[in-house]
Amino acid sequence: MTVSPQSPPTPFVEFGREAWSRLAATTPLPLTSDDVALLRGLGDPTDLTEVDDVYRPLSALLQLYAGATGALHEATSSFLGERPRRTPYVIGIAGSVAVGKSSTARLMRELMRRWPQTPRVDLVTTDGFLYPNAELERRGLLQRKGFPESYDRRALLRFVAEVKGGAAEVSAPLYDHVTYDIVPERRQVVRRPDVLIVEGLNVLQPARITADGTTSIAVSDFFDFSIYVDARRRDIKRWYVDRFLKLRSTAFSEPGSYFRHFAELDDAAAVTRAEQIWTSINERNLRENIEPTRGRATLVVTKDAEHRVHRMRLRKL
Ligand SMILES: Nc1ncnc2c1ncn2[C@@H]1O[C@H](COP(=O)(O)OP(=O)(O)O)[C@@H](O)[C@H]1O
Ligand SMILES: CC(C)(COP(=O)(O)O)[C@@H](O)C(=O)NCCC(=O)O
Repeated sequence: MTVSPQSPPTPFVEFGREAWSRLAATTPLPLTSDDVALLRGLGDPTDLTEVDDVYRPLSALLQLYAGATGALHEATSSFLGERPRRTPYVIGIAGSVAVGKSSTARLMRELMRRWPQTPRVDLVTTDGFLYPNAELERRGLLQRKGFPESYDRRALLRFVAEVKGGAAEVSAPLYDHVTYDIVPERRQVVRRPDVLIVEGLNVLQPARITADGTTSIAVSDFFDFSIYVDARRRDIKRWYVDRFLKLRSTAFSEPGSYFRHFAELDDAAAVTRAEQIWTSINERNLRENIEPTRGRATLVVTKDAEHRVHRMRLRKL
């Protein structure tokens, strides 16, 4: 714990980029040319030096945590006289829209798959638990997509609890960014993975207080580890607008795209539209709901304006 007369006590230890990347020197499993090809093939935008300096030590740290948690779980079962039952190690990844949660989650999945015994790592995004557009409209929430109340929180909680509880097969609904809606006929099936990554804007929301004054349970109660991906708001806004501009020639132009009218916008009009959506929905959600959960994470990863991680804050106590 860092205690000084100037600063309040904190359960976090902080690493600058240099100190963190030095850990890579003592971290096994350096990237091979096959890994490099795999990551490139997946279209991951992360620079490979960044993968090696930042994400590889992070994967090693998680391996340490997952191993120790598994051992504690086994010892506890033995103490209680129960048959030990393997449960997945569950990692939550939170942060703003466009901060790079999906990229971080996909990259961590690939790195964790390289652990000894090649564990099965599944990745679930919480957008599948958004209410369908028709339901959002009925509730007057179409302009609040991504806010906590736009999700079927009970279904998400049940899903994570069942996976963590070791259920043989659990399924999650799927969201389609092209149609901007839930896909009614498809689901993602999760079959007892070794590691489950749950990625979404609101995964670190605390439990709500119910009408009778008792505190319910939150998805984060089932997390073994959580990561908050952080950056300056003005950088995230730029990433959001840049991504929006790129989507004009890809997802927005696809048949059935909810945003097909955006595909025709010229640069200036597209920037204006993206900034409007950013300010009225995503930035508001960031300020009101997402940023306040940052201190609940086990690890806060802070990026500079170029997506380079320059600070890691790890909860040690
Ligand atoms: N490490 C990175 N290096 C470079 N670009 C990145 C990195 N991570 C994300 N991006 C880019 O930033 C944008 C937002 O990332 P994304 O993973 O889609 O965010 P989120 O899932 O939080 O909405 C995308 O355009 C993505 O390509
Ligand atoms: C689908 C999202 C709510 C993200 O969901 P998540 O997987 O983080 O739960 C978000 O990407 C989104 O579409 N927000 C609505 C405003 C917008 O169109 O940017």
